[in-house]
Amino acid sequence: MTLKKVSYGLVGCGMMGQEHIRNIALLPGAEIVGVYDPVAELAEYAAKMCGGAKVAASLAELLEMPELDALVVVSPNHIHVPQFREIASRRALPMLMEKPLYTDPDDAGFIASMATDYPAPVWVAMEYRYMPPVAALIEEADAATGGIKMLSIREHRFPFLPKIGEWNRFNAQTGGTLVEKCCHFFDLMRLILGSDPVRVMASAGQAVNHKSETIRGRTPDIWDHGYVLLDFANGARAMLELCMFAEGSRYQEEISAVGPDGKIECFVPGPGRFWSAELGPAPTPRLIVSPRSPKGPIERAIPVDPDLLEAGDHNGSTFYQHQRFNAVVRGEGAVEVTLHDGAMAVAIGLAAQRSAETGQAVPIG
Ligand SMILES: NC(=O)C1=CN([C@@H]2O[C@H](COP(=O)(O)OP(=O)(O)OC[C@H]3O[C@@H](n4cnc5c(N)ncnc54)[C@H](OP(=O)(O)O)[C@@H]3O)[C@@H](O)[C@H]2O)C=CC1
Ligand SMILES: O=C1CO[C@H](CO)[C@@H](O)[C@@H]1O
Repeated sequence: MTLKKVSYGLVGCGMMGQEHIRNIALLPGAEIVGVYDPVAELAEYAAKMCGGAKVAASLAELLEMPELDALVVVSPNHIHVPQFREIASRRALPMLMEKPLYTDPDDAGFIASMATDYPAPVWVAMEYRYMPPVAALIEEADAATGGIKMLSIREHRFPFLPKIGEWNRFNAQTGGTLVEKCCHFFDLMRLILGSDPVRVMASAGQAVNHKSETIRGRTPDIWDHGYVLLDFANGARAMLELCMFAEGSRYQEEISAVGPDGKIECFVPGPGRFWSAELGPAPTPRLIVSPRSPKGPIERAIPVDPDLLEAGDHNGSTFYQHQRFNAVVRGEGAVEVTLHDGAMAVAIGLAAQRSAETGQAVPIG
């Protein structure tokens, strides 16, 4: 029996919106039937990518399309909450909402209210959980470590990319780098440790990137590097190291977890399109398990399906996220990255921003 396709409306047709289009196209039970973006040419282009979706002139017009089963919201960060409010008041469809869920601390209450009052499933798009090497580390971490005591995530990557309107150059629009970029890693820490942080300390700032740019008369204030230390309720300690002027690195993310029995690490390459062809094939993700006794690290390659690599910048994870969200819309699965998860990742990022600004440790909760 052929299942009816889930019909999506796409809000925001920029870089990540197009990654969603390519990944939804790989799912047999899915099609994008309507798109909206304030830049009409971008919306037209995206509609063609979708094989002839309708272009709506506004979010309100998109929400009037009777055939919609679900929404994918991929607008810039500071637009997520206003659009969430409009969607909740007009037509509360199942929704995959891009990270970060909110950027202004004053909106935390609205998001908490939606967790109880929004009548349809909402999945927050923090897909790093589904990168195959990260998923393997999550799966094997307890057995390899005997219970994680120390967790470290390092991201060494390329600077923020240019955007139409350069919305990503200012903290006020992104929530700050430790929210915008690092919500993914705070989400991973909570998931891997099965615990929430109680205290956050950070040192971060803008050292290298975007300093010579002028946008609407202002120099960007977005941070490009930092360290964040976190104490978790279960006694584990975690650390994040972010550097956004390190695109020469072989691997973009390196995660290590250590416990009384041993260590597990994973090494995750950045987007293949940024790997120089002169260097040969892009690196393959790796997982290394290093027991204390008997000693002897065991290393495995964790390759990612080439078609999924082609479809995005995130090691296939956007596809796996859509597979699961599609099942939720069909009533065949549960939301795995909830509004509470999305809100916690932002709250930790905002606390880290505050800690770096004030030089003080910031309690959570
Ligand atoms: N999960 C992940 O790994 C990733 C998530 N993202 C997230 O995706 C979102 C979009 O980022 P990205 O695609 O890189 O940004 P882009 O700037 O490339 O795309 C955003 C698009 O949204 C449009 N837009 C602006 N205002 C609205 C509105 N009111 N309604 C609908 N669309 C609007 C923009 O148009 P205009 O030019 O007019 O502003 C632009 O075309 C962000 O929240 C970002 O954090 C991004 C990359 C990876
Ligand atoms: O969340 C994100 C993850 O990856 C992107 C680049 O590939 C980021 O810049 C983005 O904001």
